[in-house]
Amino acid sequence: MALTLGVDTSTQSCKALLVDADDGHVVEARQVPHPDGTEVDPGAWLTAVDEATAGLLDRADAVAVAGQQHGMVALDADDVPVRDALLWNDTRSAGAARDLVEEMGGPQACADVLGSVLVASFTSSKLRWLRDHEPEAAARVARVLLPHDHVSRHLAAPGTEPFTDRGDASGTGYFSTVTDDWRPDLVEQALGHGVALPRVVAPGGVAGEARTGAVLAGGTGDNMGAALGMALAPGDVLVSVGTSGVASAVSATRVTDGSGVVTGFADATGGFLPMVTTLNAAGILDLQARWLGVDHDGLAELAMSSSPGAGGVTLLPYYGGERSPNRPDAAGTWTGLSPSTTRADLARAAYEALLCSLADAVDRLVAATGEQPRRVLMVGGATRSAALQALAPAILGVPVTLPPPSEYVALGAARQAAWALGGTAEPPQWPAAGTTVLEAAPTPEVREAYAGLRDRTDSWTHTHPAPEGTP
Ligand SMILES: Nc1ncnc2c1ncn2[C@@H]1O[C@H](COP(=O)(O)OP(=O)(O)O)[C@@H](O)[C@H]1O
Ligand SMILES: O=C(CO)[C@@H](O)[C@H](O)COP(=O)(O)O
Repeated sequence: MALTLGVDTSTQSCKALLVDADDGHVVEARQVPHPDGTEVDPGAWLTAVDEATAGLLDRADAVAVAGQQHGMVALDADDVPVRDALLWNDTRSAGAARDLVEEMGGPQACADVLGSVLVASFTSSKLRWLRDHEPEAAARVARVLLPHDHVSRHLAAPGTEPFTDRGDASGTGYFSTVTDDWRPDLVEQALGHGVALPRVVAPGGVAGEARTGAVLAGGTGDNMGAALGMALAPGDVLVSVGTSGVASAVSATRVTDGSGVVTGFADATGGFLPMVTTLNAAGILDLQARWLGVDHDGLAELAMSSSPGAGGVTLLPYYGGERSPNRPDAAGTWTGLSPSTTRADLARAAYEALLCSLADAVDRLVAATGEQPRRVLMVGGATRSAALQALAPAILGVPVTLPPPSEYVALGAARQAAWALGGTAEPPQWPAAGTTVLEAAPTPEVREAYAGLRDRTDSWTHTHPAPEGTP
């Protein structure tokens, strides 16, 4: 039996799955936490991956790493980080993103080249921020990697040149989805000087050897990994509820949304992965549970004892600033609080806010791609919540397909590794796991209250106007 190892170096933790390459059956699973925060010493990810893969890497015939997108790992000439990595959810680079978009000729011109309009999350925005705010560190940058590139390189045989794939590369802001290649001029424009960029491994290709001699695949961004792990097909919309909230779909054609809401990333198979991403997702529930002094099960119980509309309480959950809509300086806003508000209402409002924000993401994705979803699937850490499962179909207004609990990003990485190991034209077909379909009567009034608050506090996107007819 050949075994492949899939790693997800994600925002909150490193997950590793050792998988049977023939059928995708999970043999062993591990998870090691990452440090909190939106800037992190990238060395912490290497310590975590060593712990997560100890005793698994030596058993694997092939390995691949998927990881949180966009993070800036800026290395000097000795390959030492010039500063902590700035992560996808760090909004200090919002002004830098606006400057770069303007220099590229505006939002649509930017999307036409990159597939996406730059926002704070993108690597190039972070490089521009570094140039403007930490010029001494910026001057020392000789190489820029993404989180998954940095972790892949750590697992590689000594001397392996850094590598990446088109999926994760398409979230940097200096990779063109037109030419499917780097635009070194754009990294130079952002940082003020040129840098070494990792080679781009083709979909299904072999990047080299791991330090154990196993086949090493190119890896990819976590959302591209989830699409592979779920074997996402045309007509599927995947909603992921992790640190970020994501609505994504596979597409054979490039998406170039000049409103900036839908990012037209490349995927890990040679196609595209249009996506809408929110900065605030599972963390909304973490914070609410902390405030109410309960654990996640307690929060779910409280929420289910309130009623739709949370007794008139509405939350706009943009605690960490927001990306969809693009409000990097926003904060959370509560309305409708009264002497009759209960703890149950507060818990309910948090779930409703999270799901309304995800419903907005799905709507915007559907509006931009023009494709009505055949199925909406839901994955990510917060889907373990019984309340999220119960309320999702009511607020999204459609049945929601729930796959069995697993780490689908790491599974996607394992599938990519099996693909590289097999040397086939297409990824291996693994039997689909049984799913549960969640259904509930729609509660459109909850979304109306949320939309009212969202639109009262600002327009949908204040830098890039929304296309007509979208919410
Ligand atoms: N039962 C639960 N209810 C709500 N949230 C949960 C539950 N279990 C885990 N989570 C949350 O899921 C999040 C982690 O999800 P995950 O998809 O692993 O994130 P990431 O990939 O971004 O690191 C954490 O914020 C965690 O608190
Ligand atoms: O920025 C994006 C996508 O553009 C995020 O989706 C990151 O890729 C982080 O993902 P999670 O850690 O939430 O899985």
